[in-house]
Amino acid sequence: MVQRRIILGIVGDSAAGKTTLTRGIAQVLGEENVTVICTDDYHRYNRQQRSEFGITALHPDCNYLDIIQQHLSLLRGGQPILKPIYNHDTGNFDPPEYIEPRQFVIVEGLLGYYTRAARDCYDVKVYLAPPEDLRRTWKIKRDTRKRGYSDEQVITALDKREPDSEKFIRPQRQWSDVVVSFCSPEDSADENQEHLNVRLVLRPTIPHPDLVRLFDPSSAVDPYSAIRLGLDRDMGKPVDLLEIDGHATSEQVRKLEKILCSDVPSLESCRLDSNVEIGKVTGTTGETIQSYPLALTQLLITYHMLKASSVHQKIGSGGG
Ligand SMILES: Nc1ncnc2c1ncn2[C@@H]1O[C@H](COP(=O)(O)OP(=O)(O)OP(=O)(O)O)[C@@H](O)[C@H]1O
Ligand SMILES: O=C(CO)[C@H](O)[C@H](O)COP(=O)(O)O
Repeated sequence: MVQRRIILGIVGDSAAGKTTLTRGIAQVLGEENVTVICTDDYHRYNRQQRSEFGITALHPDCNYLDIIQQHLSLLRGGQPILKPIYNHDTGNFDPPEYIEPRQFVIVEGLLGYYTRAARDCYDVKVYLAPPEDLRRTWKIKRDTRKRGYSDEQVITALDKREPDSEKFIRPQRQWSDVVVSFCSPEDSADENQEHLNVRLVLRPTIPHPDLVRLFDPSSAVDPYSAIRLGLDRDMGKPVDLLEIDGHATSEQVRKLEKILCSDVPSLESCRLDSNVEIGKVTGTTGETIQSYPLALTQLLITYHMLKASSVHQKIGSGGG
C-alpha cells in the first residue's frame, strides 16, 4: 500500500516570507524527506501576457487552481505529477518537471487555500501575515536584488496589486491553523531584522502542544516576559496567541524547545544546538541572520508535521 504523504501549506502574499519559513522546515525534516512545490509555477499567463491583459498574478483567474487541486490530491496519495515551471528570471515557462512526492510535501504560494477542495488536502495550514509596511520593504529589496526590477517598478506593482491582495489573498487567513506574523518590536523604529518578534495565532483546528507548561504555575503572569501566551480573537474566532520576542534568552527558547521535543521525540535531533541551519534568514542586503523567533516557529510547524505523520502511521498499522 502506498503510504499517504503529509502536506503542509504555507500561504501568504508575495514576499511575506514563505520561502524563508519553508527552507528551515525542510532542513529540519531532512531535505531528502521533503518535496517543495511553489504554486507560482501554476500561473496561467506569462509576464508579458499578464501585462497585456491587465491581470495580476494574485487573481484566481491568472492561475490554474483546478490543476493545483488535482496535483495536491495526487501528491497526497503518493502519486507523481508533471509540474509546470514558471521562471522568475525570464518571466516565462520552462519545460515541466516530473515529481514523485517524498514523505513530506510543502506547498507554498499565493492562493493555496482559495478553493475548498485544495484546502481539504492539507494536514497543516500556515498563513504568513507580516505587517504590510514590512512586507513591502521585503518585496522591494528582494525583487530589486533577485528579480531584476527597479524600486519604482516594485512600488507601482505593489499598488496595482493591492485590490487583489485585499480581495483574494488576505481572506485566506481564516482557513489557516497557524497565522505567523513577524514584526518589529513596538518600541523600535528601525528595521533591525535580527530582532524581529513573532506573533503566532494558534487556532483550535489542530491540537497544539500544551504551552502552559512554559510558565511557572506558582508565579503571576509576567506581561514583560519575552515569551507570552494568551487568549485572543482572530477574524472573530477565539484563538491562542503565542508571542516570542527577538530578544528572548536562550534559556527561554530551550524551555519551549523541550516541551515540543517531549511530545515528539524525533524532534530531539532538530534542536537549535545541533541544527545550525534552523532560524536562518537572508537579510535584505544578502547577509545571513539567525533568529530565535523564526527557529521556534519552524520547530512548532515541524512538530505538527511529525505529529500528523505519526497519527497516520498508527492508523496505517491499525493502531488507535
Ligand atoms: N522571518 C524573517 N525575518 C527577516 N527577514 C525576512 C523573514 N522572512 C522573509 N524575510 C525577508 O523577506 C524577503 C522575502 O522573503 P521570501 O522570499 O521568503 O518571501 P516569499 O513569500 O517566498 O515571496 P514570493 O512568494 O514572492 O516568492 C527575504 O529575502 C528576506 O529578506
Ligand atoms: O507574486 C509573485 C509571487 O512570487 C510574483 O510576482 C509572481 O509569481 C510573478 O512573478 P514575476 O514578478 O517574477 O513575473
